[in-house]
Amino acid sequence: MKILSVEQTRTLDQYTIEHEPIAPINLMERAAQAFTDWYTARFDKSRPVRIFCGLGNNGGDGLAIARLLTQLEYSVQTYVVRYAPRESEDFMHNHRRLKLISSITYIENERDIPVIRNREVAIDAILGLGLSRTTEGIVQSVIDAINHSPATVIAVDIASGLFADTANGPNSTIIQPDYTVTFHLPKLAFLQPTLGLYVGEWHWVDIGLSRAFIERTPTTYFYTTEKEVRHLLRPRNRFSHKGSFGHALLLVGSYGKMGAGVLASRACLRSGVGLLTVQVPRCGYEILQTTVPEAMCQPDGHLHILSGQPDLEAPELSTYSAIGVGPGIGTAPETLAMLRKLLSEAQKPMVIDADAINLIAKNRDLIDKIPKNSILTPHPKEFERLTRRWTSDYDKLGILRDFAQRNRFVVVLKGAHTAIATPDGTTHFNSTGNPGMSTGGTGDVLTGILTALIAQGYDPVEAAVLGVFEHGRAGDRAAQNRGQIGLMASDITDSLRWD
Ligand SMILES: NC(=O)C1=CN([C@@H]2O[C@H](COP(=O)(O)OP(=O)(O)OC[C@H]3O[C@@H](n4cnc5c(N)ncnc54)[C@H](OP(=O)(O)O)[C@@H]3O)[C@@H](O)[C@H]2O)[C@@H](O)CC1
Ligand SMILES: Nc1ncnc2c1ncn2[C@@H]1O[C@H](COP(=O)(O)OP(=O)(O)O)[C@@H](O)[C@H]1O
Ligand SMILES: [K+]
Repeated sequence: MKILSVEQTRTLDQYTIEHEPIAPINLMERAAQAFTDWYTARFDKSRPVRIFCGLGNNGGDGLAIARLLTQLEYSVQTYVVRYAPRESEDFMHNHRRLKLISSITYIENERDIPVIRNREVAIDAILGLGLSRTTEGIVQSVIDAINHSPATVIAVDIASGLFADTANGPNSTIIQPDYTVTFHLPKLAFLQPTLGLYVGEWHWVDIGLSRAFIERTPTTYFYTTEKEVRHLLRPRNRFSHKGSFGHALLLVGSYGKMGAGVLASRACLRSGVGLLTVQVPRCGYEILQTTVPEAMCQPDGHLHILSGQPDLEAPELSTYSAIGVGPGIGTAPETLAMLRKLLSEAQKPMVIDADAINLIAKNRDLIDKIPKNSILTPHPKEFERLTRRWTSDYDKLGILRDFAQRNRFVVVLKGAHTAIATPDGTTHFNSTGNPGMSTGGTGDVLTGILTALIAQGYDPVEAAVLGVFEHGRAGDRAAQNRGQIGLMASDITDSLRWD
């Protein structure tokens, strides 16, 4: 699914109005109806509703929602925050219609702000996509009052005061909703870690905006949906054999961190690889052979770390259709030497994670040795070591895009809504996963998954989008079984289902 800019969203509304065609007031009615349907499916009439409206079209939505809920016999009190002398045309239309069936309270100064109580619902329709400057004055006071109230808060389209795709200034006053119900496609702000407080749980409701326009509008930001991912997955041929699905090599583990290697190996096998060889320090040989009997094991000559001096005669690197390196390997000088040699000799895109990334961050000449189109899977701290500290989520997205494009890597920046930046300058945000996955080893599982997909011949960008999505989906299944708190990394592997 595409993520459009505010400007493009405005043009999308306009295009829909002209080409469907539909009168603007009817499009607003559709938006209000979609919100109302969402609301009535979740909240019953026992909870009093206070709707706070601004003077633009977001306020117009709020007035229409007030009318629809009143007609459904919800207990509704409507407020208009009078921060300016002018109102939008569609606001005025809905104002007239609401006036016929209900009273409206005007908020011009702080004395007019009502006390919002527990069990009430506050609907925020003060400002939407038309936000053009930081909130101040009475708007700020109303937002503060809503934020300090014990009510459940629901933002219409976007939280008032939150810019949809640019950074807010420091100390901005922004609604902190429990839910955001949005009409357009997801907004970039909804996917950024530091803005979660201003989004809450977000839901997209379809108001029939022009699909033709969306299809031909260029963007560099995408939100991965299940439908798109289903197209990527390749079905298995009935006459296939283990040679059809590649031979992966994982270089993982060190003394005290063999678990990372086991997690990556098991996830690799659960993700369809034909054959798997795992290179581990000698101390990991029995551990791996016992816990992952499906894998072949290639012990390193060193007892505790990977040194690149194999204990047994090792096959040529070209034997392997994919190589994954990093989980649990540590940063010893011998391991650095091993990584340097590996990167110099590897000819195909690799999967590079964890301590392999940390070693590269400290030895920057290695960046040029990484095969083009390799997948790097840093978490934010690793990515910062690799690049620089950022000033906002949007600054971080810029650094991510430039780093991936300049070096021709696929960079998987992990977290909630993992961002995958590609060599062609696009960024894909993931839609699956949950906070139960914030636990040691879940990243190692991802490395195993991605290595398996590359081994099976998936293009690295497809592998990253598909693998990250399925990793998150397995995490969601695991959370259903165990609850988020009880989830641990191996549950994700056990919950993988590739159909
Ligand atoms: N278009 C459509 O067909 C559809 C639109 N829909 C709905 O419309 C919403 C967008 O509506 P909108 O463009 O009227 O913008 P909105 O945010 O309501 O207010 C703009 C006004 O606020 C003012 N203002 C700005 N910043 C301010 C501040 N900090 N403090 C105080 N004032 C501030 C700004 O002033 P100006 O910048 O012009 O000086 C202007 O007067 C969208 O989010 C969705 O909910 C849906 O119905 C679907 C169909
Ligand atoms: N709140 C969250 N929502 C969704 N996914 C999450 C969340 N927290 C963590 N994850 C996922 O869990 C994984 C954590 O990886 P990482 O930080 O490398 O862990 P480790 O190094 O312990 O293996 C990533 O894939 C990340 O996207
Ligand atoms: K709003």
